Amino acid sequence: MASKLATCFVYRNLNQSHPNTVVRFPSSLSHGLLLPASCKMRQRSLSSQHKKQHIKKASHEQPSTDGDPQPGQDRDSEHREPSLDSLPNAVNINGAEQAEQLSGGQLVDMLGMIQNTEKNILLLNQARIHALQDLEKILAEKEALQGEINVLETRLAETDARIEVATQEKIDVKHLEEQLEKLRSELAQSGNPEGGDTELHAHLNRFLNDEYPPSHNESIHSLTVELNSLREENASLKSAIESFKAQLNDVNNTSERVVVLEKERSSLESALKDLESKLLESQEDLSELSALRVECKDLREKVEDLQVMLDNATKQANQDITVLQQNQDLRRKLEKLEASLEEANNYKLSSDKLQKYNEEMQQKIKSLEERLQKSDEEINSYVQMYQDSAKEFQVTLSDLKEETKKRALDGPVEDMPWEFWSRLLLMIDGWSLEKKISVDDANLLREKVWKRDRRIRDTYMACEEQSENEAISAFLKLTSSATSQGLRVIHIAAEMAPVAKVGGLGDVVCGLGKALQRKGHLVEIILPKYDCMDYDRICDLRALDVVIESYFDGQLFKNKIWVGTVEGLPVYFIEPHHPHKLFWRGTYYGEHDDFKRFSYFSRAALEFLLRAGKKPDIIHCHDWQTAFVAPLYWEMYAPKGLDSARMCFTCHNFEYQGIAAASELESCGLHAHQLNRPDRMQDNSAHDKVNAVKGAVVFSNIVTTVSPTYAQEVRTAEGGHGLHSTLSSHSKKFIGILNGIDTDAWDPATDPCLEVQYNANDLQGKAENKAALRRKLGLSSADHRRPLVGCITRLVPQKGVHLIRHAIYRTLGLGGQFVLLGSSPVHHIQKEFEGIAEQFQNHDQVRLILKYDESLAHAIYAASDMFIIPSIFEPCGLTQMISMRYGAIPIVRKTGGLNDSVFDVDDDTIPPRFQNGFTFLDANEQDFNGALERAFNLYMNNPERWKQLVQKDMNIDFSWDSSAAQYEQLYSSAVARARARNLLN
Ligand SMILES: Nc1ncnc2c1ncn2[C@@H]1O[C@H](COP(=O)(O)OP(=O)(O)O)[C@@H](O)[C@H]1O
Repeated sequence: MASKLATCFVYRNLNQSHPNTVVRFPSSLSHGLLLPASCKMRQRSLSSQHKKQHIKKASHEQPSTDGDPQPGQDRDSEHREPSLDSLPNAVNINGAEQAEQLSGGQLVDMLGMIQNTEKNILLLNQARIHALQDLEKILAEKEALQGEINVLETRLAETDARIEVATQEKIDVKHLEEQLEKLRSELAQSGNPEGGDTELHAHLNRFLNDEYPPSHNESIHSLTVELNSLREENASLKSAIESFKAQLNDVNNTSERVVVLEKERSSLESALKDLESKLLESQEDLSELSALRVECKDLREKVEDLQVMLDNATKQANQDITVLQQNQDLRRKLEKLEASLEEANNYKLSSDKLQKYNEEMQQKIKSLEERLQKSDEEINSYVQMYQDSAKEFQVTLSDLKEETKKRALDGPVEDMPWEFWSRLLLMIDGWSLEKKISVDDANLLREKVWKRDRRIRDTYMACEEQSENEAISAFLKLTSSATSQGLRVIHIAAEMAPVAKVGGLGDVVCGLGKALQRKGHLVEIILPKYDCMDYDRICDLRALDVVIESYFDGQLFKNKIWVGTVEGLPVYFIEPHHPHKLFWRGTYYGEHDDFKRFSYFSRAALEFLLRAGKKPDIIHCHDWQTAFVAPLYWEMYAPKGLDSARMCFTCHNFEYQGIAAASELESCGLHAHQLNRPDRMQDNSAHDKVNAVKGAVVFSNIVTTVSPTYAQEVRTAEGGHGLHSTLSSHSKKFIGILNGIDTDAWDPATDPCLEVQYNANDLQGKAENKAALRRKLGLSSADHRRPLVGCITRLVPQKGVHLIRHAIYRTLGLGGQFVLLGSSPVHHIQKEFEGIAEQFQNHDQVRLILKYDESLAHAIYAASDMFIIPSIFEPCGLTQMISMRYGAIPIVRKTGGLNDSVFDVDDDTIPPRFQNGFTFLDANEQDFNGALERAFNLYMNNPERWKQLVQKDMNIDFSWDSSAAQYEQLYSSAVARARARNLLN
């Protein structure tokens, strides 16, 4: 279109033939003709002059002989007749005459020019024709457009007219409505419309017929109908909205009620959990105390007898005191009577009656005096007796105390319970932190405690009755010399069984700590003070009169330090005074700010060690939550003087690594720009993130994981969760040590959670526990030989949840019973298992209990014949060891620690004495079925061999002793290396 218009513009100018207009031709026609018209004309006149001169000149000069062709010259043109118009003026004036004067060559030139000019004129004519044709086309298009515009204008006029009519109609309707209203009111005034006001009716009819022609009436009617329907629709919409609103309100109310009920339910559950754990604890205490009870029985009986006597005497004394008071009242009355008698005598009453009365009164007074005397004597004898028995009680009590003290002092110092030493240690730490003794004295005293020095024990016994100041000075006398071969080990962890346990980590911290303590090392634990801990399992919990300030997010926060003993180990609990209530969340993990919570705790723990002046040989931290301790120690606290320690880091599961944006590291004071490097803490996959576990691997002197096979697996790309390269480059300090179990806590011969205690030589108790669990869970007891398959686990993908689910159905298919105890932090897995639990809630052979329940776990281990652990990967696993100790044969996938502790009964390559369970290789249903079916076969068809297997498993030593010895070895050589280096320096 634009090119068309441009062409059109050019041609129009061409038609006007303005002398200065640029004449632009279509490219095909423009050869050599793009000249302004004036130029052309000038050129033309110039060329005529030139030609004139040329002609004049030619008359004097010789004609050219070379005859080179001029541009545009054509041989044919020689024969063409030049048109008269196209000839130059000079040539036209007197052609015949001048032609005679022109030479032949000049004529040919002239003719060529004329021909060229003719050609140009032809081309110009052609262009003009084209231009005219285009103009025609444009005009036709213009006409068509005009036609369209006309049509549109007509339509517009019609629409305007219609709008006018409609407006007029609207005005008419309004006018009519007014008239109608007027008529109606007239009609109403006339009183009886049917009564025959004929004139008015006629008027009305006329009006209606004249003013409301039928078409109008119809349109008004249809409008009214439409309006009504719209109104109805509107009303119904309104009512629908109202009802929706009401429903919405109901829904809101219901969800509020659901939230309230949910809260009630969770508070009831936690109360129930508390009660259960208290019950459990009291049961355990009962068994622990039973030995002490026997010893104290005699003492208690004596004390009780004395107490009874004392009670009786007190009761009697109380009664006597009442009688004494009564007697005093009587005496007062008597005195009054005597006074009145005297008065009467004064008045010299002489009547007989009065005399008689007097005599009677005298007698009464006498008998009262006698009674009074008697009761006084009785009371005195009781008081005497009471005083005697109280004296006797005091004597016996002090005798007993003396005897106990003497027995304790005489007994071997090793017999003192761990509880005693830990309490002593915490007392010394308290004095040191409260600045009552110097840090050096505290260290010396601590060493004595840790060596279980007899003198410190005796001093403590001797000072029991004394004031704190006297005790402190007695203790300070002991600080003469002290050396020790044992190590000072401090564990910093997020869990410790049984007070704060989520999984195996808690068991390890407690079990390893106790085993190292037994080996003569000074072991201390630092934990966060969670609100949801089992406080009943902490002995002598108290807050120290000291506040430790630690840095976080650019400021200092106060921390309260609590001390107490757990399973005989001294534990420090750090309670941060932080506005985000870091450990006051009703849960251990899974909070959105876990990275912050635990990096805070790691820093506060080191701050506490520094302020307390501790000089540990080993600081042992566990998992990502306390992995920050290693870089913090070497980057910050060793330079501050807390430099006696070697750092040990144990990773219990490489799946959890504590990964966060590098900037988050700054909160605890570590410098992101220094540590977000490939050889420091930078995550191996995301380079803008830091990895706490990687940091601990890099910054620790010893790095361990919880089984040798897992240590191999995590060094491969498949098993390393991204850290395989880091572990490989630090392989010299990396080792796998198989965990042990706490054989005191997990002992079927003493377990207070069991219905009946039993051991490998008496398996009747195991059968009774099976029957008891069936009763408790409402499972069928019809066939006591039906095998019971147990499973206790966190329900997370790592544990092979698809195989656990499959195992339920396969066990049923094989004729067994299945019990699962577990819960899941993964919402969809929890939901899925809740569905299965519901499906089997009244089933005779299957029960799923989806919660954490320590005592039920004990009961299930004892009741189970088989125990499944189909893990995809398993760093160590404790449940296979616990189940074996309770005589439940493990069926496990060969991975990690399971591969290091369970050996297949049908594997000929394994010496028979080590064969203890059933294993399978691949995490699929077929392989699992194979192992489960082999176990069922043996159980059903060879009960004697099964029994031998149960007895063998129960006798395997899974205690911490050998594992703790390996840790001891690692610690000692790290410390020795450090000392040697210090000597060299
Ligand atoms: N629902 C539960 N109730 C009670 N104890 C449980 C429950 N789930 C797991 N446990 C206990 O937690 C510990 C699991 O340790 P482990 O086998 O190392 O697995 P992980 O540490 O990966 O959870 C065992 O002591 C086991 O008895």
